[in-house]
Amino acid sequence: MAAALQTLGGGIGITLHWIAFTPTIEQQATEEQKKKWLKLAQDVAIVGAYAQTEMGHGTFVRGLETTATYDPSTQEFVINSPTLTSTKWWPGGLGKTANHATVMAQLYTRGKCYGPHNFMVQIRSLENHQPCPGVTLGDIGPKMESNGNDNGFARFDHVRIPRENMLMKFARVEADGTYVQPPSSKLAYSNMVYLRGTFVMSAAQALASATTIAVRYSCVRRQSEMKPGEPEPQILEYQTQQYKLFPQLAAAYAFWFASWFMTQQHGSITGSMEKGDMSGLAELHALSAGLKSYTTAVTARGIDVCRMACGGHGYSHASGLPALFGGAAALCTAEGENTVMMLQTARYLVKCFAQSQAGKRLTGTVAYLSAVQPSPVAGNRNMSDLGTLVAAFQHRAARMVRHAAMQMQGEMQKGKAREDAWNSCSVLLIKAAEAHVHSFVVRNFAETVQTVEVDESVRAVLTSLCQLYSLYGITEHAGDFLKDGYLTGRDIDAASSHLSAMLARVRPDAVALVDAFDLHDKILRSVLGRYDGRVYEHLYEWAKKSPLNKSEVHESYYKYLQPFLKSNRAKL
Ligand SMILES: CCCCCCCCCCCCCCCCCCCCCCCCCCCC(=O)SCCNC(=O)CCNC(=O)[C@H](O)C(C)(C)COP(=O)(O)OP(=O)(O)OC[C@H]1O[C@@H](n2cnc3c(N)ncnc32)[C@H](O)[C@@H]1OP(=O)(O)O
Ligand SMILES: Cc1cc2nc3c(=O)[nH]c(=O)nc-3n(C[C@H](O)[C@H](O)[C@H](O)COP(=O)(O)OP(=O)(O)OC[C@H]3O[C@@H](n4cnc5c(N)ncnc54)[C@H](O)[C@@H]3O)c2cc1C
Repeated sequence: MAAALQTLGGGIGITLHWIAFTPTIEQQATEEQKKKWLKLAQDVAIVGAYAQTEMGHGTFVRGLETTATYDPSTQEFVINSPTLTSTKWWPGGLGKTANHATVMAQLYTRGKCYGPHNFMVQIRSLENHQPCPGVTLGDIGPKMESNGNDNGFARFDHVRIPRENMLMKFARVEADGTYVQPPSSKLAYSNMVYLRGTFVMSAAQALASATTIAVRYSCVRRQSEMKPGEPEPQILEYQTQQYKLFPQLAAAYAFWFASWFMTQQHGSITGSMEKGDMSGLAELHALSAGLKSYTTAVTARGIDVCRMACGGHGYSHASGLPALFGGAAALCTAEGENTVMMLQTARYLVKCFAQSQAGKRLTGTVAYLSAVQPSPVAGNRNMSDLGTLVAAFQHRAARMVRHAAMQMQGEMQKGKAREDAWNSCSVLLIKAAEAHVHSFVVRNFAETVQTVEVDESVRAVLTSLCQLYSLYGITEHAGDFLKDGYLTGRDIDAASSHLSAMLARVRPDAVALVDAFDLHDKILRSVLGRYDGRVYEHLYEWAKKSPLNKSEVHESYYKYLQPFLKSNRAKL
């Protein structure tokens, strides 16, 4: 992802060529079609955009309005934007960079609509980069961040493409217009599942970047007096600074390990799907949607905590933190808006809960739902034991899933339609799904630190980091654990004191833990996070390069300030 994020320079960007357009060809094209387009894309002999979202629809893919109508007389699809809201809107690179796009459109053949499918459309000339006939293109204008990328718009006025430009790995349209069903209608969405999985890695990278900047700066920055008359301490000596930064540092590692699991799961399940076994698709969708939502939301919040922990210089673009925050904020919306994605995970959990109620033994990431005892067994727990902490998170998640599902069943028993019952319980469902993903991240973190092949001294540090992450989650969500008495007030107090001990335990290794991310200054792009720690000299050099400092007296003085001052003085 980091390599893909490189743009070719202001105003044009090929991020989405790498992370969405090319993978769509890999995942949705037939072998014949791959021969035609994949190498061109991999060699950047063509540049592509992934054009799915429209001005009027991003989340609700089945509501997309762009049409692809098959004309058997010419064996072509006619791509059309029938309304203003059907204008493709947001795709990265669509405005000025891409000369091709995979366009998601409602497929019509023989007068019937078969839902959204992907089509390869050339949008600009390979000779002079002018838009192709019938295609209107442009940039959507400045955004919160990532303005190096030309997120664009596209309209299609009855643009004709050959039948062979429909990506036909799963569904097909024969020459006579016959539609051939795919093994699952959701296979057209499989590239979104893949991309959501990569967002977990991007979240880990973004949080790793932010914690590297903030931890290093917190060792350079000295401020205030811990004891009267003593030298100003490094701000990382303050427990409050450790409480801000170390849980984010732990989350970066937790999400990094979760992305390993996601990548492995995606590979194995898509491998089985290639052999026709679709059984893993539902869990893969639920896990990728939930992890994408959870990790990007925690990351965006965590980067802002890091920014605030760096004081005024954190607010400067010199820190690199505002840009990171803007990028991470994008990850919360793009590739499936976070709320909608977490609801997808909730939908899967409710389904699994019903199956376990009917006696089915659950497996995979939801196995704990059938294993966890509904009645809590209170008692003094060893809150520094990873097994105890994992069990607590699984109990919390199982209780919340059960509560949300039973609440929904209750609404339906009162006569509400399923959809209305769903909507009136959706806040509970979201919280239950978040608890589920949180418990997965904790369990996966604990299993990884116990099994990863590292030196025992490194394992000890990673174990402390995992304890810190888990104890922070329990103290931040104490109510969820206290609700049914599974944890007692005494347990929560023990968790808080262990957390304080873990902050002190991690402190000596904090710089080593961020250096381990091995983020070059060129990638970090932060004066505060420089490997050499020479912050102040480079902050001054950075400021001097500000465009405003090109002249001693800025032209705005002569245009606005001078006349304004003069007229005010004249009134004295
Ligand atoms: C830690 C170490 C670090 C080391 C460091 C190394 C280097 C560091 C480098 C540092 C660099 C720093 C990094 C910075 C990062 C920040 C930078 C970011 C920059 C910004 C870039 C942004 C990129 C943008 C890319 C985004 C591209 C896009 O957005 S493309 C468009 C995406 N759009 C969507 O996702 C649409 C979402 N909507 C949908 O998917 C669907 O509409 C829906 C799922 C919501 C609903 O679908 P539908 O209505 O059809 O289904 P529904 O009725 O809900 O359910 C029916 C059943 O179908 C099942 N289902 C649904 N979807 C799927 C699916 N995909 N797969 C399988 N099944 C599915 C569903 O479960 C239902 O099943 P049942 O319950 O069984 O019925
Ligand atoms: C930086 C960036 C890059 C992007 N790149 C691309 C790209 O390359 N290609 C592409 O096709 N798209 C791209 N997108 C578009 C992106 O995929 C959509 O913005 C995203 O899917 C959200 O859809 P939306 O904008 O329609 O939001 P909406 O769905 O309209 O969200 C608005 C609100 O409605 C709520 N909501 C919607 N549906 C429900 C529901 N069922 N239940 C509860 N609440 C609901 C949401 O939670 C949210 O709070 C990009 C977006 C960004 C920000």
